Amino acid sequence: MKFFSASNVRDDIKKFERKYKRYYPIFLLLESLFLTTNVLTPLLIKKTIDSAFYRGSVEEVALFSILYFVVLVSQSFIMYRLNFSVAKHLLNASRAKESKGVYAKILTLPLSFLNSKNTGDYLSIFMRDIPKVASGVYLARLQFFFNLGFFLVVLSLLFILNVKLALVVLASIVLFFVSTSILKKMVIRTSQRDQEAYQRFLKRSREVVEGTPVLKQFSGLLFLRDFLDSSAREWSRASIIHSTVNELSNRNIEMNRWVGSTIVLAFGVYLLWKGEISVGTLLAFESYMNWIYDIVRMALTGLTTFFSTVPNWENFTRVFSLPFERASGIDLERFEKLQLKNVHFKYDETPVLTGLNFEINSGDKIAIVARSGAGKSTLVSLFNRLLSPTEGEILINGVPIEQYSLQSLRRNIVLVRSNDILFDTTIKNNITLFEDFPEDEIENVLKMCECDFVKELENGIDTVVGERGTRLSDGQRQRIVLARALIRKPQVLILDEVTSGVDSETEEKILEKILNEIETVIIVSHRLSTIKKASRIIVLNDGRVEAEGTHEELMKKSPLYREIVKSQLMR
Ligand SMILES: Nc1ncnc2c1ncn2[C@@H]1O[C@H](COP(=O)(O)OP(=O)(O)OP(=O)(O)O)[C@@H](O)[C@H]1O
Repeated sequence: MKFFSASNVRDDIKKFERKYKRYYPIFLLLESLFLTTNVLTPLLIKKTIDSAFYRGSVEEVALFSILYFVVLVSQSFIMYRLNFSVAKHLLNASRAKESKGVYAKILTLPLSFLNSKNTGDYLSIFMRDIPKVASGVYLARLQFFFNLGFFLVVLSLLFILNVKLALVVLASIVLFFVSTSILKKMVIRTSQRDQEAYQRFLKRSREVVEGTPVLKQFSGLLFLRDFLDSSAREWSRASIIHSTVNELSNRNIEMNRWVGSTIVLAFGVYLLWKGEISVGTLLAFESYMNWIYDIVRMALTGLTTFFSTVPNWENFTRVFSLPFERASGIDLERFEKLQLKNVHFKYDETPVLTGLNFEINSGDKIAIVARSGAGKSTLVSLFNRLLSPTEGEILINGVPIEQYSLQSLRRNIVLVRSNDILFDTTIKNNITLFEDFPEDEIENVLKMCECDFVKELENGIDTVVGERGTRLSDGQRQRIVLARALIRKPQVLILDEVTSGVDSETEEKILEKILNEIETVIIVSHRLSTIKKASRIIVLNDGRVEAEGTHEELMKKSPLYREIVKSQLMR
């Protein structure tokens, strides 16, 4: 059992189980009742038949027949409760709880990690891994151990009834176990491939849904065929192979059952003929035979399900073993100075920033300018630890940035990006993110961001904006995103191309107000009119600061700045 050798995974499973322990007693009680009735039925058959055959007692026959009937009826009721009530309840409870846990963990992952992963990977944890973990790891494992216990009980009973016949049963079960173990390995392997293919399909489906406007524009049929259909075909192939192997494994169970039953019947008739057993014992054995395969099958199904959910389990627990952001630290009360000392940053092995040194002081209005893709967004993400330098140091008020609590850092140094999304809720909720803010403050920031359009919407600030804010235009969305930042009154506001969708005149008005209201402002923009408003402009080239100064100074001393102004900023 390779899986159990990973002690950290074993610990994780234990933790997982501890959370749902309260379901154990009822589950075990119902399962025990069900299995006890199963043990009783063949014995009652034996009693009824032997009473009729060998003792001729009508009362005994009547009593055992009634008992047999009662046991069968209660058995179906218990099974109903077990399947539809307890198990479902357990699955739903664990699914909801684990999804919340995974999301809470995702919130603490460094942005660099989130960027390097696809949203589809996380979606498939919620949609596929968690439900499978809940049913596979929890229920299936319980099912395995429980049925194994009952198998041993029944086997002992068979040995009491007749040792020779019991040995034949045991031999057929060993055969059954060996063939099933071989197939089990194949089930796990094909399940793994099925999962991987499904994940790829999920990622692509999501991109296709999001990219529908692009595909409509460019007649996306070929794209759908090559991009989506190919991964759908791959998934369907992997699924078919997986279910075929699964089916093979089930057929193997059936085949073993018939072979085993026939051998026991033949040998039993021989023993009956020799007078070593009674008719009732033979029938009880045959009845146990049917049932013992069921217990072994359930135990093995539990084991197979458990093993086939190992990939799900690994996906699920991997999230919890990822590095997380250190959140605690000192409070940032008053921002005075941000210093970068030989700061480097790499995405995987690709260097983006290669030794940056500069300072931003309280009261500065800074613009960062560079060619597209030079690392501006990366750089500003370092200022409130959305990313961390791979080398070098960032100090705030002379203290390393890592020593501040994340909450106070991100409350005081707010980064607003052009691609920040709105959620599918009201404008008000998108601004407050469900924190309490007085109505007049909300109105105030809406005014600051020139959001007159909100009044004209059917429900004003209570208008629901649609998924990712699709019911608003780009410029409207960006202004609401900006209002979300401004209502928190940050000491340092970083704007990364935030007003690119807003017309120049409106942008100018918004910027005027922001520059008056917020003490320290850092702007990343391609618009000359915006950049000129900064008191200092930092020009980046090849991951380093090439020049610093006002617009006029840089026009004189920086050829790169002049080139950028010429090529990009003539608007
Ligand atoms: N998550 C990521 N993983 C790997 N590489 C990335 C990632 N994000 C950005 N990059 C790369 O890092 C470089 C800098 O990107 P960044 O977005 O910081 O540049 P930028 O100057 O803001 O660009 P633009 O002006 O076009 O917005 C680019 O070459 C980009 O391809």
